[in-house]
Amino acid sequence: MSKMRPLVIGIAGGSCSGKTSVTHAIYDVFREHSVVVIEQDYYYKNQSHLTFEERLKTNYDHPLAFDNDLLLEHLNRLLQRKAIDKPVYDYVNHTRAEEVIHVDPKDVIILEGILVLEDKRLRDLMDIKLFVDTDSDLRIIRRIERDIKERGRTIDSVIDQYLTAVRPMHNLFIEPTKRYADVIIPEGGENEVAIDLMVTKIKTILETMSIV
Ligand SMILES: Nc1ncnc2c1ncn2[C@@H]1O[C@H](COP(=O)(O)OP(=O)(O)O)[C@@H](O)[C@H]1O
Ligand SMILES: Nc1ccn([C@@H]2O[C@H](COP(=O)(O)O)[C@@H](O)[C@H]2O)c(=O)n1
Repeated sequence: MSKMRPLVIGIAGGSCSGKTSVTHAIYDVFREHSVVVIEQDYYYKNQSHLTFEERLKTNYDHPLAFDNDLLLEHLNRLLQRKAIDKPVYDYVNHTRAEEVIHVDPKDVIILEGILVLEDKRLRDLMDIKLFVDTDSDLRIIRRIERDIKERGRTIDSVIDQYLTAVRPMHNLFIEPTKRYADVIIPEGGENEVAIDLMVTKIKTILETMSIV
């Protein structure tokens, strides 16, 4: 492991745009070379003090839903080559899980999440900023499938949440952060050309850091 400052890659984009797919595609190439993924979702505020019904009222697409102070503290620790205990998020119960994941410092940090480009403090830590751009009709179809299969939701709850929070917050807070991106990746994980270009760029930076 190098003693140089780790490389920070931020990957933003709307819900179900393909951020996780792009993250995994990049992670798979660099896993041999020490890379860690930090999911902004895991830093949703702890809501264990609220009832389940109260948690349903939270707007999960607003910047204030996230504990970015803790996220920043953890990123700064990783940048100082110190380990963190990363929180785990429970989407079914809408709060932080009991367990944490111990994460050792790595040469490359990938930070992915809907609003990672919205907070200037986070942007300022990033060496490369990506925005995954997928049409909203595709994103809602993917979200309906995913949230029913994986997050214990009903079709009515997904549609209601989309219309009252996901769509308006996307337009207000997520879409405008595209302007901060160095690269906009259409169609996410299926965009092999964009991912190859990113991989080449990251390799070049790591070479100059004498990491690969
Ligand atoms: N190009 C694609 N075609 C079809 N389904 C996709 C595609 N990319 C992602 N998905 C699916 O959409 C859902 C969200 O993708 P994901 O990469 O997790 O997006 P995000 O992290 O932006 O929410 C997942 O269930 C994934 O399997
Ligand atoms: N308790 C929660 C927490 C978050 N969400 C939704 O997750 C979306 C972000 O995750 P992606 O993988 O889709 O980027 C966000 O749009 C929140 O609405 C939730 O439904 N419940």
